[in-house]
Amino acid sequence: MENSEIKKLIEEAHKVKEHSYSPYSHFRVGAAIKMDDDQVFTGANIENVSFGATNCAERSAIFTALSAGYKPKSINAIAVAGDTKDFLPPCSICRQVMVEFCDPETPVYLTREDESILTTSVRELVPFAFETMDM
Ligand SMILES: O=c1ccn([C@H]2C[C@H](O)[C@@H](CO)O2)c(=O)[nH]1
Ligand SMILES: [Zn+2]
Repeated sequence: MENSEIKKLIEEAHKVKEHSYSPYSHFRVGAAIKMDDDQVFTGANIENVSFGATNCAERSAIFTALSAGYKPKSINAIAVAGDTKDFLPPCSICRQVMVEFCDPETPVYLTREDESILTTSVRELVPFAFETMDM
């Protein structure tokens, strides 16, 4: 993806971060995903007093796109934004959800406070993934 496009996607991730519901951790995260028709979906982390019911930003964005009717494997890129000094990596639950709905080569853009970008991929985040074809 072009640099300006990546920056725009990251901007969207920062914007939706403002909608984070995180009264327990006070850790706000936003994610933005770009679909194969250039549509962008966003999601924030939504916590719960029953901590296990919390939904991360990445899953919020992916589930929003799927709920809007997008098919698996129609995600072209994922950007994650927080307020961290170092790059904010997706948790393992979100990584497994990415495996289900993204091609392994899908770029995942991680960001940090100084606005630098680390480009990784679903494959790199989940090597030797458990996939539907393994069942
Ligand atoms: O990549 C990440 C890491 C954490 N969180 C959320 C989950 C929880 O609400 C809070 C603290 O873990 O941050 C995300 O949304 N995405
Ligand atoms: Zn997660």
